[in-house]
Amino acid sequence: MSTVQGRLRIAVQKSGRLAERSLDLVRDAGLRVVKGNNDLLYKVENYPIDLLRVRDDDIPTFVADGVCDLGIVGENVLEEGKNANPSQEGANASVVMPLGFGKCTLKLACPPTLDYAGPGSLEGARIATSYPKILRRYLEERGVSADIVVMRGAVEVAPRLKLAAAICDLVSTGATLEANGLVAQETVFESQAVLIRSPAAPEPGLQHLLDSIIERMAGVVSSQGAKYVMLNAPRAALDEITALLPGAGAPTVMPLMGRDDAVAVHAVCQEAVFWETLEKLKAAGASAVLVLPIEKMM
Ligand SMILES: Nc1ncnc2c1ncn2[C@@H]1O[C@H](COP(=O)(O)OP(=O)(O)OP(=O)(O)O)[C@@H](O)[C@H]1O
Ligand SMILES: O=P(O)(O)OC[C@H]1O[C@H](OP(=O)(O)OP(=O)(O)O)[C@H](O)[C@@H]1O
Ligand SMILES: [Mg+2]
Repeated sequence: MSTVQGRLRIAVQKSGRLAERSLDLVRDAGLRVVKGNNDLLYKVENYPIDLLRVRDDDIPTFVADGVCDLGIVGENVLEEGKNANPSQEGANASVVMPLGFGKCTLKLACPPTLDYAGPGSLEGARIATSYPKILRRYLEERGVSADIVVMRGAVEVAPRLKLAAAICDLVSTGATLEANGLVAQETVFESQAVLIRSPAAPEPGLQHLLDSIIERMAGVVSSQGAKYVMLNAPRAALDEITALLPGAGAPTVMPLMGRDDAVAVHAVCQEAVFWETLEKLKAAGASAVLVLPIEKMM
């Protein structure tokens, strides 16, 4: 049984990089979250759902074991926690979909003084990381044997303290590497937050709710960055203008009252609409261009 007392459970990071965006996603999917006295468990008032707020490292296990039906976690943490042999050690949680936030890259980095010419340069070296499994696999695949030192945090200081010759840690802007005088050398793993689900079935009667929450979250994710674009276009430039609309399917084209030479074009653009695109649309003859946010999409 995956839940007690007929409720679904969703595991989210309690505090940290993913906490706020995870809660936003849950709310955008229509769940009204109530922060009660219990810091570990937030209740959803309009559905039989609880949010379990935990350390991100624990999320894959909670979901794999059926303690939670769904979870939101970084792919890096999921990958690091995976059972190498799930048939013997219990099934892993499975990825439902990427969520488009928490994007970062696990990178190998070293001080510029290390004469780096590919992963082979790390043969026999000490490498500090919080992701020993992912790193070991990466090195093994390249036939490199190195000494992996596991650090929970502040991995970037290891070379300065002479604890390690290189590090393997998460990078997004690169500011932390730069501040520590390190140079990124290799991409080991690309990550973002993902929705994961349990291999165990939910409590009887809750499958439909589970499916509906997943579908709503998919709607929220796919509408992120999507825009509704309305503009007027000269008929002669219609093909050129519709080709400029990013990620738009077949747009709606409507007549304009009293104008035979121009039409109104409405389109859902699945990709971000940048100022550069608007400038190109204008240059192609578009006028009265409006870009509107899309709240929900299914
Ligand atoms: N610089 C970053 N930019 C974007 N996403 C990041 C960055 N650093 C980490 N992440 C993503 O956010 C997740 C959570 O990062 P955070 O630093 O909050 O983890 P933590 O310190 O292990 O938290 P916890 O207390 O829950 O164990 C990471 O596993 C990764 O997927
Ligand atoms: O490339 P940057 O934008 O500088 O980001 C990279 C840093 O972000 C993460 O740590 P975080 O700030 O989440 O703190 P933590 O080490 O305490 O988890 C990661 O471990 C790096 O240290
Ligand atoms: Mg953690």
